[in-house]
Amino acid sequence: MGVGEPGGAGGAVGAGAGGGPGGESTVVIQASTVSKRFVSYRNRATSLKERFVRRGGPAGEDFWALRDIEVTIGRGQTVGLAGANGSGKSTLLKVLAGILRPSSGSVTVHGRIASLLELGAGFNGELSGRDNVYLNASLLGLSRREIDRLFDSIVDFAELRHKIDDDVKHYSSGQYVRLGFAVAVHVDPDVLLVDEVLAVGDEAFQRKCLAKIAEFRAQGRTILFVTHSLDLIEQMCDRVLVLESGEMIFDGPPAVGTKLLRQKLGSLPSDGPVDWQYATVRPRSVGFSRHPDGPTTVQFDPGEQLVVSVELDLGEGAPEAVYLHAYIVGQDEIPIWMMETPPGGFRLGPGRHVVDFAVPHLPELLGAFAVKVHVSDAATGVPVTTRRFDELFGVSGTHAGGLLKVDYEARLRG
Ligand SMILES: Nc1ncnc2c1ncn2[C@@H]1O[C@H](COP(=O)(O)OP(=O)(O)OP(=O)(O)O)[C@@H](O)[C@H]1O
Repeated sequence: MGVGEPGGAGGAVGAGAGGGPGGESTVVIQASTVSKRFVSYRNRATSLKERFVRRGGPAGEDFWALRDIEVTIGRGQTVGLAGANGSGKSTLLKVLAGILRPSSGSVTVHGRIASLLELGAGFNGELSGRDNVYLNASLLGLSRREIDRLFDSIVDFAELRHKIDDDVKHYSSGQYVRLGFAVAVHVDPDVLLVDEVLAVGDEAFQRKCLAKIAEFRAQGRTILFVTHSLDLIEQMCDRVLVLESGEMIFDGPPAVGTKLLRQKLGSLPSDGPVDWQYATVRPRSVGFSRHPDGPTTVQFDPGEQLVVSVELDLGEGAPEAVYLHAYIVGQDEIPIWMMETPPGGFRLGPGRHVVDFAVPHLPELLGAFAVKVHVSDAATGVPVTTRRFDELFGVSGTHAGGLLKVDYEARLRG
């Protein structure tokens, strides 16, 4: 076990946001404690008699398709989203695309996002292919003039010139996907979200799509795609997120994540514990105290020292130096302040480490607070993982009608 020493005795108490590697400018998608609940009507009454007997009973059961998803995606990353059928991949993509609202949590996207989600999403079957190109591209933020300029290229990419004036409802599923993909890649997106729709296209079109994705990747755009092809994830992705029953069980290198999923799906023998054990960096726990070696404390007074200790597990393949942001968040996840490691991060080898953030004098503050930790590769700024801990600490400042007590004067002018 090693102890990551923050710079100087006082600890890494940073000021200002996003100053170092891994700062805000590299983040294009940020999902915080995202959950999505559906109402499941599995036991819905099917006959009039049943409906009568069940009258007044629950209308449906809550079903969590996503639970507490924390993910930070950096600019230029190609991320695969994998998991068994029904694990929540499409739901997550729709929430990130803004098509579904999360039941709780928040999603922030920086830049233009183009999505190619399930068949049927985005196109109006009663309109022609031509009208749908205009409709779709304008929804993605293009002006009519821009669409006029791109129109031929979109139609050529889709290879649908002979069908472009037919109603989309008469398209085959492959033709539909061709047009959708052609529009999505022509709107100059910063972020491209692609569901497992490529499988619908024929082999030639799949090759064309994959070449386009590779081109986007080379241009440093961000791509998030759902696929059941674990080989494709290994070939194309920098990172894989694995979902299981709505929870993210892995976020890390493709070779490791796909191995985990193959074990889960039974196509590889399991050789030991799975899940987070495989993640290269896992924020494991957080603790609060008045001194780095002091006992755990949960209640503080203003003016006292607060030490936030973040325990991290690093596996093989973890970045050579890791950079941490620790956000102290209040009610409704409002960030109160942020602390970060010194520029260059900490060099930590495989094993368990503790990073202490020491706040020498707590401000006059009132309430209960939690900690959210982002870890990124200090060399590249690429986000590695994020975790929001449930543990709380309290600060019993004077109640001044708000979170903070500040000095002020009330004066009448004139
Ligand atoms: N609108 C909805 N209402 C109720 N349940 C839903 C809805 N959409 C999805 N679900 C359920 O949420 C769960 C996750 O679905 P989702 O489509 O995200 O899974 P997936 O991982 O993409 O699956 P697949 O690999 O089969 O495409 C499933 O159990 C699904 O039945």
